[in-house]
Amino acid sequence: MAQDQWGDLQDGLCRTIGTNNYKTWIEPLRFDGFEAGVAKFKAPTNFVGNYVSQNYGDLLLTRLSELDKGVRRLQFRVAPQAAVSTPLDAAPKPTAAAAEPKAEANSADILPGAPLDARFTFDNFVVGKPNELAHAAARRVAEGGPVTFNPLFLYGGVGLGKTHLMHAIAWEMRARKPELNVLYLSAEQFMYRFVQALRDRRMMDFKQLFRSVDVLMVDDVQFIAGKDSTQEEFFHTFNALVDQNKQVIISADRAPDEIKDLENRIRSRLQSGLVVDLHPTDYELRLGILQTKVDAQRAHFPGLEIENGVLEFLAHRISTNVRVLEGALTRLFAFASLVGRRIDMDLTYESLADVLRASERKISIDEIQRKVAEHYNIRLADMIGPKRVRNFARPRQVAMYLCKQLTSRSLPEIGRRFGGRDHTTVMHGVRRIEELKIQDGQIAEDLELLRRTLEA
Ligand SMILES: Nc1ncnc2c1ncn2[C@@H]1O[C@H](COP(=O)(O)OP(=O)(O)OP(=O)(O)O)[C@@H](O)[C@H]1O
Repeated sequence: MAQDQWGDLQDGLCRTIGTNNYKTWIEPLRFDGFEAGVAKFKAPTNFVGNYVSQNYGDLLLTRLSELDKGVRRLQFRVAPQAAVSTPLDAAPKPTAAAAEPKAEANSADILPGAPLDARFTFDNFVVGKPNELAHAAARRVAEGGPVTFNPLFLYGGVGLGKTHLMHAIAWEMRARKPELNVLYLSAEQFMYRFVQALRDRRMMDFKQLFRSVDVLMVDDVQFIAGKDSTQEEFFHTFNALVDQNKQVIISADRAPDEIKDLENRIRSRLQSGLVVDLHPTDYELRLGILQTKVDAQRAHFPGLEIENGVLEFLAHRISTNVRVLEGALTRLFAFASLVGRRIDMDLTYESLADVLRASERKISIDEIQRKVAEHYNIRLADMIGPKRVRNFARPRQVAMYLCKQLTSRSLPEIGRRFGGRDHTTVMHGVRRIEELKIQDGQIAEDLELLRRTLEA
């Protein structure tokens, strides 16, 4: 019976999404009937299940609710024989999650949400001082227990691991309690679904769907700031779930009170649970992350050697975000395997020149002048001023030399910043220090110390 109805429904779907999409995604599914509000399907691969869930989930739910009013969610189980034809060549490139699904994904009920990245688990998350609190809170929530922190609000700068932690929570919850409906999506997807529901006059379905989840996870919530009706709907969804003691987990790139154009009542609701932040990484954490990622790279490039000091160098130099750090490592391995060399400092400089340049800290002329004046214990005004006595002239030349070495400023520009001196004076000063560096151990030492303090 259900099969016949599904057959009728398929024609409509085909008209709505077009024959190509239909043949690629819907036709390979086998409908397995309804059970306690769940419409069950067999999909030839996990990827097809995920893709349909993500892209056609709402549409399917809407249509299926015409057959069974009580249907609240979809479930896709993998049954390879379900494949009538699986023209995956025509499919978009699968995400890592879809390509290497965790075992749990096969049996988990899938609400239309974003797919989870299989690499973003707690096991792969390196814990250090800057993220230990956020990690501990995430773990506690993922363990399930009584809902204590609601919502859990995680925030941190770009590429510091918010999404990784969110996915890790979702994986862990799905593994511990497969019967839970854990819905993970970005705030942008929330808005998209909301707008689509408005357009299709399906707001009741939308509300019902979001209120039926056990755990709602919304990534990058700052996205809805300034989008009034989406905020409003988010607020109601949020309240309905928290009131039912359902766990809500939110992430953002900044703290609730720093998100502009967010309604005050939402802001205060977001602050009402536990707010934890991921601090910028420190050297030790970066090194730990690199060591873990090296192990993963070795699996792809067996036999590649990495010389001592390379990881330390990268952890020192690339302090912006972990994604950049990871990208650098991937590039290094790929490059080494292509040219058949071991990974040493030469190869690192060659293959990562652009990344290293971009991550160079911009040192300013002002900073150099201040540090040098401090070092030689003279007043800044004297170093820049006209006096030519040795006590001032030498530090001045040292500062000029460092400006030439550590900034990209031209000689005339440096001259201007040293009390309007001519570029030839700067050139002379720089040359003098180059000579002294070889002859005078004290100057060499001063230069090294200053360079290190300035680059720290
Ligand atoms: N502590 C960590 N251990 C292991 N990997 C990490 C850690 N922190 C970040 N990463 C990795 O860095 C990359 C970026 O992390 P993620 O996407 O979670 O950042 P984000 O904070 O969500 O950034 P965005 O603000 O751009 O969304 C991911 O590949 C993630 O696995």
